[in-house]
Amino acid sequence: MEIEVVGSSMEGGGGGGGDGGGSGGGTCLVWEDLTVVLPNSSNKPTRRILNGLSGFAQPSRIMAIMGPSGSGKSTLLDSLAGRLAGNVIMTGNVLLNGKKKRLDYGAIAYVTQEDILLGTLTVKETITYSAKLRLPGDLTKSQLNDIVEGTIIEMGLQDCTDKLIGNWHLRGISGGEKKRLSIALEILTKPTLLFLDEPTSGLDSASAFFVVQALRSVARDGRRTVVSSIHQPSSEVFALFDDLFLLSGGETVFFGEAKLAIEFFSDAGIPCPSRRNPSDHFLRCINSDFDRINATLQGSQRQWDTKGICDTILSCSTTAHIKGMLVHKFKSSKYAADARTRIKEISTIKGLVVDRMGGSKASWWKQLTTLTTRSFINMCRDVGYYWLRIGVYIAVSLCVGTVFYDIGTNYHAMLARGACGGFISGFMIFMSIGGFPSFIEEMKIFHRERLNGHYGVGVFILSNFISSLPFLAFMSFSTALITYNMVKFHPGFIHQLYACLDLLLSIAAVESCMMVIAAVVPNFMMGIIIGAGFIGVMMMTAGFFRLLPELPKVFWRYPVSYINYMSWALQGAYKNDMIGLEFDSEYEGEPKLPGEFILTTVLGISLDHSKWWDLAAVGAIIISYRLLFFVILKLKEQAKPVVREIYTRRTLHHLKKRPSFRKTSPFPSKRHQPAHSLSSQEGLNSPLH
Ligand SMILES: Nc1ncnc2c1ncn2[C@@H]1O[C@H](COP(=O)(O)OP(=O)(O)OP(=O)(O)O)[C@@H](O)[C@H]1O
Repeated sequence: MEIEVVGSSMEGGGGGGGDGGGSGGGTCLVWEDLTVVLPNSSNKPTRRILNGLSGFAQPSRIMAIMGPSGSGKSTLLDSLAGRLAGNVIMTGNVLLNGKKKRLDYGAIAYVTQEDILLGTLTVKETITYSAKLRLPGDLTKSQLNDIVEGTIIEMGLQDCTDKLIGNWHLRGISGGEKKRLSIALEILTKPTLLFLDEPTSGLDSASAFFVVQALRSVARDGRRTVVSSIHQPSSEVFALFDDLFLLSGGETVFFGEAKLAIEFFSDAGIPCPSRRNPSDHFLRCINSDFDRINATLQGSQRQWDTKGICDTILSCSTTAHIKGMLVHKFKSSKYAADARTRIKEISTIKGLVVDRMGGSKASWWKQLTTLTTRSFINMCRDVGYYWLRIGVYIAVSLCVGTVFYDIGTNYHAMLARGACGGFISGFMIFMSIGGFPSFIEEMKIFHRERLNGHYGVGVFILSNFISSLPFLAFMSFSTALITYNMVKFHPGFIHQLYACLDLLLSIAAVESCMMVIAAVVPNFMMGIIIGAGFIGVMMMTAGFFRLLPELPKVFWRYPVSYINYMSWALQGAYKNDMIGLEFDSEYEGEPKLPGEFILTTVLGISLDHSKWWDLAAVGAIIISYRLLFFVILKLKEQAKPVVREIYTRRTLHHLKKRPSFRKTSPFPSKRHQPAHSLSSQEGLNSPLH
């Protein structure tokens, strides 16, 4: 068995173009003996999610991958697009125009089931930014506009061009429009191969028809190869598909021209009733869930009495039996033979070239400016990203200002100043966690666009930093100026500026830290919990709750307090306020206490270095976090294919030792197995010890 592990080398956003080449400008996709296995620990059965599937997709045609829920539609699509999850292994070949090709970042246009879009942008803005990110930079404004307008018309989005997409607080476009927009974004660069995962899910029949009709036009007009999984299409929608790959339990029930499926079912003795939707009929025949439901209904005596009425194979046999029979019949059918011949032809065509099909042709600078603008507009329009926090920051600053108003320099003011500084550095910075959900939304967009090769990791990180800077500056400067002037900390412009910069860098450090957390945790709930825990630890070791020299030396003092941005920020803030001031002694008549003395004796702060070094340390920590974020994202991309390859080889080596690990292809080769072997019959959940 040949192993093809898809998804590998990274070339940030570069690459090529729309023509694809081959087959007169189109792309032929072939998959042979595709098997996807979910290996389990040795004492549990191994699951074959897909079992030796073979097929092909051709230019100007649209193929439906159909089957009951859990039959493996998405898995097949992901296998073809090189997007399989890390815990499964895939064997078999995926060929593009007769050549094995790694479908890495940017190689494939893939529309996922979930519409991942920036809700704060309008339809036209979304398409325009996407066009600027990916189309060549030398296009004139009017050329770019023509492409955008053309895509809007192609996907029938004229009516909602200037409507916002919508999010939690903005009413937006409909589900069907969102889906068409997601497709529009992928066809902008005219990819020759387009994958879609259930593009009609959640849509009414009219919207579903519109979407599939648009896809059909995309395939026809641009000689594009369109492969789409679909759940249960209406008869009108079903009629729009040229080819059909019918799956059940990970096995091929039918593959060929969609209209021939009716003939196949008829030949197999289960003809589709004349007034019935063919796709409903096919799915009724192969959906084993009906067996379970019937058994339950019979058990609870809620089923109508059908004893004696056994006039069709459907009413007399179990679905599992019918499915097994269809799988078996298909293997020896003329449809399978035709498919084998065609696969052979396509696989041996010589001289076809396949370029990268997705990716970006825009320059790095163009990508940076476009992403920065888009991100800035999103931050401006998303109330939850910064505005809400800015409001809360100002309100809390006023509270701090009134509680610690005109704090003075008497003996008790020393500790109050320390407490006030500690609160500002601690609580105010802690509130930065509030922007995490919005950032996670932006990360989702990044992942989608990155997988489709729109731009690189570095551009994303830099653009996010630049676009957030004005908000961070506004937030920290307003907070610092309000508290500074109400509390009346150390007077002077430089002191005020330092306080503003200190808070700005501290908040930027927390944001950068949250980015790192977002890169490693799978969802925002976990991110917030982990982030809150992390910031809590940073607060604890910042030198306010426990003085720095008193922290346990091993671990907490060295290294934690040294890599803690809050400890440097707090030291800087205390120095900024106290150095140069004099405080009253506890008893009248005693000499005044210099701020330096209080810093070293009461607050445990060393005066070995200036406050500016403290600020520089926070800056260095921010840069380290951003670099770490970059490294994690890059590592995840680079290491994944390597880990997958090693995992696949090791697991296969292990599985091959198991006597019952058999492979059964619907297009039997020399290694053909009997159709009713254990694995072929039981399909998806077949135990393969
Ligand atoms: N990475 C994975 N880990 C564990 N199980 C998986 C994985 N991928 C797929 N499966 C399982 O394989 C089966 C097929 O999943 P898949 O998502 O391909 O089905 P589907 O036909 O697309 O279903 P639906 O129509 O409900 O989306 C399911 O039982 C699913 O739980």
